[in-house]
Order: sequence, then C-alpha cells, then structure tokens
Amino acid sequence: MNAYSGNVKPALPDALEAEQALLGALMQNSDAYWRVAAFLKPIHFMEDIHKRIYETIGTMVSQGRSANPITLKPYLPASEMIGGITVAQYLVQLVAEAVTVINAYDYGRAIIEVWARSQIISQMEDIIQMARTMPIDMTPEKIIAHAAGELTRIAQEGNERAGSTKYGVLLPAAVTKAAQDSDNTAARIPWVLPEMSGALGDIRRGNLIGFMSDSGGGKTSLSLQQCRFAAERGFKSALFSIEVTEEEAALQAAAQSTRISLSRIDNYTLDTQETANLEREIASSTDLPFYIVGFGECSLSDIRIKAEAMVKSHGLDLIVIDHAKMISLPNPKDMFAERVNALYRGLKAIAKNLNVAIVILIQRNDEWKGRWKAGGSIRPIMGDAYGGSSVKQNLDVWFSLYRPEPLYQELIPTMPPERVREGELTKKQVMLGKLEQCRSRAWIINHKRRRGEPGKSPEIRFDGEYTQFLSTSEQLDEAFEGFL
Ligand SMILES: Nc1ncnc2c1ncn2[C@@H]1O[C@H](COP(=O)(O)OP(=O)(O)OP(=O)(O)O)[C@@H](O)[C@H]1O
Repeated sequence: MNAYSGNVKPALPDALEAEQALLGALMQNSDAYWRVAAFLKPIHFMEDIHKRIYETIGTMVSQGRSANPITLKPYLPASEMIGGITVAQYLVQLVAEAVTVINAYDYGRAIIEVWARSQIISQMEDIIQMARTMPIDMTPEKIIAHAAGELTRIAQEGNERAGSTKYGVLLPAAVTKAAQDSDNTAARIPWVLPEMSGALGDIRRGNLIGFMSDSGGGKTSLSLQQCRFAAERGFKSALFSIEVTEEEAALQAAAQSTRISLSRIDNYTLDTQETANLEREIASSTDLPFYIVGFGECSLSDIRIKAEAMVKSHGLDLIVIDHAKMISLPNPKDMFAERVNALYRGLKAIAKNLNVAIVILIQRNDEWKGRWKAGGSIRPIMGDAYGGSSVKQNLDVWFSLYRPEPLYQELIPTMPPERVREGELTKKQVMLGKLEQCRSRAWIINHKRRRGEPGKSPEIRFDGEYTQFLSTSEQLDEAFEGFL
C-alpha cells in the first residue's frame, strides 16, 4: 500500500504497514479493538493521522458503536489530502487492503515494538548529546539517572504491551497493591448500609455494578442515600437522573437526611421545626461533593461526555445512573440482546477508563407475575433483568433490592373470590398474611460478585415515609425465604 508514505524514519520502515494493516482490520471488525486496547495507545503510532484514526475507533468501540469508514468520517478531517487522496478515501483503501483481522494482536505488537525502538534511539541520541556538551547544571550521575528513568519508562510500556507478564513478575506487584489498597480507605467506597458491604463487598473504582428492582422498589431512594453517604465521607458522587428531575431528587434526598415526611416537603406543608431542619440541611450540604445531574433521553455517548467532563473538572469517584432502560441502545441494526450487551460493555469501558465506580440501575421486568400464577416465587432472579441474564457478563457485582410489600399489594386485588371449607383460609387471606409479614422489610439479593462469595441475602428495612432504607442485623432465614 503506498497511498500514504508520511514521514517514517528510514531506520524503522516496518511500522507504517503494521499501522495500516491494524487500522484496516479494526474497521473491518470493531471487536478486534479489544485484542489490542489493553496495551496499544494512540501515541504508539508513528503517523499522526493514524493516531487520530485509532483514537476515534477506540472512542466509538468503547461506546458500543461500530467503527468503519462511514461512521468514522464525521469525526476525522475527511476532505484533507494525504498522499494524493482524501482521508475519507484513505479509510476505504485501508479496509479494502486489510488482509485479516486474526492478526490484529500481532500488528499491535509490531507497532509498539517499533515505537519502543524509536524511543530508545531518540533517548540515546539525547544522552549522547548531553554527554558531549555537558550543560552547566549536569553531572555524569544526573545523565545516568535520567537515562535509567527514561529507559525504565520505555520498558514499562514494554511490559504492558506484552499483555502476558510472567506470574513471578506480576505477583509481587499485585501483593503490594492489595496491601496498599487494604490500608487505603480512600481506595474503596463503603455502601450506605453495612448489610450491603457484607454481602457485596465495598464499591471499587473501575467496577460496573448492576442494581435491580421492580418499578417503585426503591432504586432511586437507595441510590440517593448511597450518593449522599459516600459524599459525606469525601467520595465525589453523582446521580445521573434520567427519570426524575434534579429538583425532585434533591427534595427526596433532603427528606431522607432530615427525616421530614417526603410528601410534606413535596407539598411544602412544614411546621416551624421542620422548616428549621430543612434550613440546616441546606447550610450543611453546600460543600458536599454530591452532584445530581439531570438528563433527558440520552445515549451512552452523552453519559460518557458528561462523566469525562466531571472527572476532568473536579474528579469523580462514584456515578449512579438511574436507569438503564432510559438510555437509548446503540447499534440499531443488531438484535435486542446484543444491543443491551453493547450498552453494558460501553458502561464498563467508561468505568474502567475513567477509573470511577458506576452503579447502573436495572428495571426488573414483569415475568415474576407469570411465575407466581404458575405457583412459583416472586423473588427476583437474574432472568428478570431488562436485557436478560446475559448482562451478567459485563457486571462486576450484581444485586437485587427485593421489597415484596408493593408486589403483594399489586397482586392481592387481582385475586378472584374463592370458596373454602370452614376453618380454612382462602388464597387471598394467605396472601394478606404474607403482606403483613413483609411490611417495611426488604432484602439485598446478591446475584454476582466477581471478587467474593455470592449468595448472601441480608435483610434491611424500608421507611416509606422518608423513602429511606435502614440497617438491621437480621438475616433472611431459610424458613422465611421459602415463605416469600
Ligand atoms: N415523592 C414521593 N412521595 C412519596 N413517595 C414516594 C415519592 N417518591 C418515591 N416514593 C415512594 O418510594 C418508594 C420507592 O420509590 P423509588 O422511586 O425509590 O423506586 P424506584 O425503584 O426508583 O422506582 P422507578 O424505577 O419506578 O423509578 C415507592 O414506593 C414510591 O412510591
């Protein structure tokens, strides 16, 4: 291929072809990006236009979009000329001449090796120059230290690029990091309720956490509590609210922390004491790093842009997104399940790239009603998720908030009258008994925990007046679990 010869240094001629072959392969099959993404960065490319193309491909693929000459064109200087053709024509040519996507990893390795060689050469030229001229503020020791530092930097890229560091090299670093993290309380964000930390472990940066419940189950309520709780401990937290307005969310958070009835705040029918408490809450929340970000209908890339801007401007530790069903799905031509998976993959990529924890709220579907009619349990299972249980693979932690009270309240009026023998209870009476048993009770059901034991289902409390979840030390015992 000779459409674009660029300014490759004669001593290192092979990078250009590898760069072209890799970009062509990535535009043929965007999934191949993940074979190189862990070690290859735009700066490793020699050609400036290749850096831009690779960076743009990375952004699009991370958002779950496919990257090809058509979709990339608006983000590149398409009409600019290179080697006698436009950038748009060059993209098409790269795809047409791509040999295979199977070798994407090898092309990536070839690119970074040429990068490392050129870095070594240029560092050595600087060192030689420094040793020859010996500037006034330099000593041989300083030159050696500088050279060692630069070579170590290049070598570290080498380790990363291999993507296959030896166990014996990796282990000491992993042990040191685990020890540092265990001492470093700033590395992990605690859950608002100790029962949740016990069942789910602390919240870790870079993780994508799925939080499922029925509509009205309490996702928004618990999320507001969580964000405020984390912010009080210095973790910068944001609720990306797609469903409720910023003002509604703020009032609900205030009801929780002041324990003023939410309906009284909503209607502003407050007594003097409540007004004073609300004023105190306003004063004490001024410096709290708790952000409520209102969205209309939005896409994954809207979320990425907002999150990135917030990370850059004031830093961010935790983002809760309310909720998955409100985000428009990428890749309209694909099957539904594949599109939902692309959404979760994109969210995971944002969490990892920005080093923030993301909690995505997941609406539970109504399939439990069919199970109940067939005599089954109404407890949430993974298949109840919007998008199905396959979303599990992109989640580091996945739990349900199970609050049976509103579910029984919904079912009981639908039950037909029934004749029973004297002394026996109708099914409706049995259900009413269950409803009484689960008033103000809720459970955290752990579906998946990448690091730790799954399977715990601790009980918590819900106080509807303030839409506030509270701690309890009780566990869901076997007998009660069967009963529900
Ligand atoms: N402004 C309010 N006034 C009174 N009760 C409220 C208010 N907002 C929420 N609630 C109640 O709090 C409970 C939990 O609601 P929440 O909005 O947290 O659930 P959710 O899981 O986020 O629901 P959805 O998915 O439908 O948004 C529900 O029973 C709801 O009726």
